[in-house]
Amino acid sequence: MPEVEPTFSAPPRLLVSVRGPDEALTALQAGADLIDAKDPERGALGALPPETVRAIAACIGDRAVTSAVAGDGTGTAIAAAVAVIAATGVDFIKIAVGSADEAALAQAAARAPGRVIGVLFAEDGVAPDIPARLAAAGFRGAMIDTRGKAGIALPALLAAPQLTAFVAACRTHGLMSGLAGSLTLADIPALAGLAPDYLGFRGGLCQGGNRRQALDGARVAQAVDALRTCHRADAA
Ligand SMILES: O=C[C@H](O)COP(=O)(O)O
Repeated sequence: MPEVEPTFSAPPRLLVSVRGPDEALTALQAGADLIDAKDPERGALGALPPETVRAIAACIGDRAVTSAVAGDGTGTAIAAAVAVIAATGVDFIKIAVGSADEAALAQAAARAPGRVIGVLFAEDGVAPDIPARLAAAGFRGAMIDTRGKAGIALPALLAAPQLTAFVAACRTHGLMSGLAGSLTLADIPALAGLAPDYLGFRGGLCQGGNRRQALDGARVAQAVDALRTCHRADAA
């Protein structure tokens, strides 16, 4: 597994969600730090078939960090969904934690120790204690995303102080943190300043800004450059 430990002086890393090996290679070649397997045809947190996730993990190897979505937390138990995706060999497994209780969280984390990322939807609000609860259950990280994908981006749903508090709480409890949700290149300067470990994108880096269209390698490269530019400016 490539270097993934959060180094809080580093700029946020770029997570790009892809739907297959071709897009995974496009994101890798454009400089993405984390390749995230997700099915944009199945809502905000749709899981790809395990064999597709396995193919993405195989084509990336250790050239980048990999993750895959296990599901939106509804229907089957989250632990079972985590186990299926954990077996594909990706580095991290993302699962919506919704209203899961401590027992369900611990069972999910135990299916892939040190590899499970809890996803929260901005529309539901972010309880101040959720990072502590996820850390206590054995999660590796936490990410805020948006359930709706009709163009209302994360900053329109949660104010900077709320996002800052979430990132700080993740850091306090040793969790990697991520912010995502219909983000565009224009969101990078403000969100990078909140110092999450990852900023997650799909739609804003696809052709026409449509997450169900193909990933655009040039836009991915622009996001990589924007993140690095923010870091250089902060360091100056
Ligand atoms: O995890 C990443 C986000 O879900 C990316 O999707 P989006 O930019 O289309 O909202």
